[in-house]
Amino acid sequence: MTEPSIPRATAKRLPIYYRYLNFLLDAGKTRVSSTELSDAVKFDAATIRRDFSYFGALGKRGYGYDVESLLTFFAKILNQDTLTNVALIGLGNLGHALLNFNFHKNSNVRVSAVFDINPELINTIQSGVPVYDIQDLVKQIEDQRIEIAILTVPSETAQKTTDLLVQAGVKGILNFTPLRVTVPDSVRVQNVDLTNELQTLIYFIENYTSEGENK
Ligand SMILES: NC(=O)c1ccc[n+]([C@@H]2O[C@H](COP(=O)([O-])OP(=O)(O)OC[C@H]3O[C@@H](n4cnc5c(N)ncnc54)[C@H](O)[C@@H]3O)[C@@H](O)[C@H]2O)c1
Repeated sequence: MTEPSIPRATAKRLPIYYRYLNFLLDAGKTRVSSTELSDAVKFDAATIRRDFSYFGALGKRGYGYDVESLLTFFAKILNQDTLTNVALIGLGNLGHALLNFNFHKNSNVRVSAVFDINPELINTIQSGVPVYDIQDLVKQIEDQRIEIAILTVPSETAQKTTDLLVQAGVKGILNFTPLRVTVPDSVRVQNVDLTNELQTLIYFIENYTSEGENK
């Protein structure tokens, strides 16, 4: 978990920094400047320096940032040392694509349980992960101590499924359905909408030539 005092926008950039720093480490680089980082991750250098300043003075003038200590530091904040098991609810087109996507490459996340209503899928192993009957969701999630779920069911069943997840005690839901589900304050929902993302991209391309610069 990140410290509550870190701005949300900064917290969202952390995994991007983390991925790139891992790449640098693999490439044998020991230090990096905010300008180099800026070129790679496409946030301006001032934003990067400000983000890093939330965690104390990590960089040295004329030297930049030490890649390994940054990584150790971010790994701790991002909880990269512990493996997070995630449940996937709804193994249709999108569910299959996400399951086949290799989360654990350079990451601490893996889908460890899948739930569906389709009798042809229930009690099978898909991409190495067991598929359970949705009716067993509460028990399985409690037994396996899963705290995060990815929701890829049809929107008509999204709220009903969310209620089950809340009952099972999950703390976070990555919601791919178009429905804005209702949850208690103790549960965090992150909505993912590829159409929105694409429209935002188109908007920026049409309205800005480069970052911060109007046409
Ligand atoms: N966010 C995005 O960008 C994005 C992109 C594509 C699809 N979607 C949304 O993702 C969801 C899934 O899309 P899809 O194309 O994979 O649909 P799909 O019909 O291929 O798959 C849905 C799966 O959910 C299962 N299911 C149905 N009711 C269930 C229940 N009560 N409990 C558990 N499983 C249940 C079905 O058996 C099926 O396997 C939809 O809500 C869709 O609108 C979002």
